[in-house]
Amino acid sequence: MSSLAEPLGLGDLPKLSISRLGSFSQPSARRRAAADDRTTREYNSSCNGDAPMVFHGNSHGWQCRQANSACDAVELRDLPRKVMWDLPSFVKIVEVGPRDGLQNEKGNVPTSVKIQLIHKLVSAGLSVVEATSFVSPKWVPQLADAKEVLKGIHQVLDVRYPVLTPNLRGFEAAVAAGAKEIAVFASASESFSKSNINCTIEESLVRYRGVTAAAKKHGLLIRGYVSCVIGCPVEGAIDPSKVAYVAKELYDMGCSEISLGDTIGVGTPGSVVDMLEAVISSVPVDKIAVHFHDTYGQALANILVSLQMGISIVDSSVSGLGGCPYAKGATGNVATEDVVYMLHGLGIETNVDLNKLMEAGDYISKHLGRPLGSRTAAALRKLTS
Ligand SMILES: CC(C)(COP(=O)([O-])OP(=O)([O-])OC[C@H]1O[C@@H](n2cnc3c(N)ncnc32)[C@H](O)[C@@H]1OP(=O)([O-])[O-])[C@@H](O)C(=O)NCCC(=O)NCCSC(=O)C[C@@](C)(O)CC(=O)[O-]
Repeated sequence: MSSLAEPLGLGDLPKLSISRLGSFSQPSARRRAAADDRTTREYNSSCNGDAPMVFHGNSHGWQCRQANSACDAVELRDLPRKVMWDLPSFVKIVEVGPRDGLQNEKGNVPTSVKIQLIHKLVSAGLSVVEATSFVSPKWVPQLADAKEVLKGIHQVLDVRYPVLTPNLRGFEAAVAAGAKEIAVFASASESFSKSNINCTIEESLVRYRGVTAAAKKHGLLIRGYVSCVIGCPVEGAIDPSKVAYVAKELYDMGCSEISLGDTIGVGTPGSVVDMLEAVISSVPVDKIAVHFHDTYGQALANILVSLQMGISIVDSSVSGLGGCPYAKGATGNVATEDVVYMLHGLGIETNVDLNKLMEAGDYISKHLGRPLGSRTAAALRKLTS
C-alpha cells in the first residue's frame, strides 16, 4: 500500500458490489422516468440472451438482475468506465475554513491564529483561501478583525485570498486592506436573505451591482455566492429555477465564479442533480463551484455527483469547521481533508498535500480545543498514533 495519507486506488478496493450503485435517493419523477428510459435502451442494445432479463439502473450504472453470468461479466467489466468516464482530471479546491469556518465560533479566535491558519493552508498547496469577511461586526463579531487578518497575511503570488463584502462599505474597507478578490453573497431564499443580510433578494442584487461595478473598476476578481440552493431553514425546499435566476444575475454582473451553497446541508445527489441541471442551463459549467455543508452526511456524495455533472471547483473547510450564524443547526462545510482524500482516490489532481493539510487541521482543532472534524484526518491520525 502507498503512504498512509494516500487513499486506496480503485484497484485496491474490494470488488465493487454493483448493488451499491443504488438510484439517487430522491430523484424527481422526471429524472426517474429518464433513467428508466435509459435502462430500457441499454437492455435492448447490450443484451441478446434468450432468458428474460430485468434491468435496474440509473443514468450512471445498471445491472441485469436475472442475467446469465456472461452478460453480468460484461456489465461488470464496463462499470468503472461507465461510472468514472466524465470526471475532471483536476479539481480546484476553494478553502473557506478561515471565513465560513471561523465566523461561527463562539469563542474568540486571536487574529494571529487566523493568520497562521491561512499560512498553513497555503503551504499545503491550496491556491484559493477565503480569508475573512468585511461585514458588520454587529452581525458577525467573530470576523471583526478582517482588516488586521488581511493585512497580516504574507500573500503568496498566484494564491487568491477572497473576502466577503456585503455592501460598498465592506468593499471599500476590503480594498483599503489590500483585497485583490471579493465575494458577494446572495440567496435563493427570500427568508434567508432577510435574516442573513437584512434585505430582499432583489435589494441584494441591486446592492451587489454597485459592489461588482466598483470591483471591476479596481480590476478585482469577484466571486458570487448563492446560498440555500437546496433548502432553507424557513421556506423548506427551494425551486432550482430560483437558484438559476440568482446565479445568472451574479454571473451577468461580473462574478467570475458562482459558488452554490447548500447552506443547511440538506441536499442529496438526487436534489443536487436537479439544481445543477437548472443552473448549468444559465451559467457556464466551468464557472460553477459547489459548496456543501455536511449536516446530513451527504456532502461527499453530492460532490461526486457534481463532478459527474462537469463541476471542477469545490469549496470546503479544513477540519470541517463552520456553520452559518443565520442558519440554525447547520454544521460545518465538508472537511477539506475528506474531499482531498476522495479526489486523490479517484485519480483527480488537486495540488494539495494531504499531510500538510492535516497539520493545518491539527493546528486549528487544537486551538479550538475540539476533536478533528475530518473523518480522514481522524482515521489517519489513529493509525499513526
Ligand atoms: C449586510 C449588513 C451589513 C446589513 O446590515 P444592516 O443592519 O441592515 O445595515 P446598516 O447599513 O443599517 O448597518 C448596520 C451597522 O453596521 C455597520 N455596517 C454596515 N455595513 C458594514 C460593513 N460592511 N462593515 C462594517 N460595518 C458595517 C453600519 O455602519 C451600522 O453601524 P452603526 O451605525 O449601527 O454603528 C449585515 O446584515 C451584515 O453584515 N450581514 C453579514 C452576515 C454574514 O456575514 N453572514 C454569514 C455569511 S455566510 C453566507 O452568507 C452563506 C455562504 C456564503 O457561506 C454560503 C453558504 O454557506 O451557503
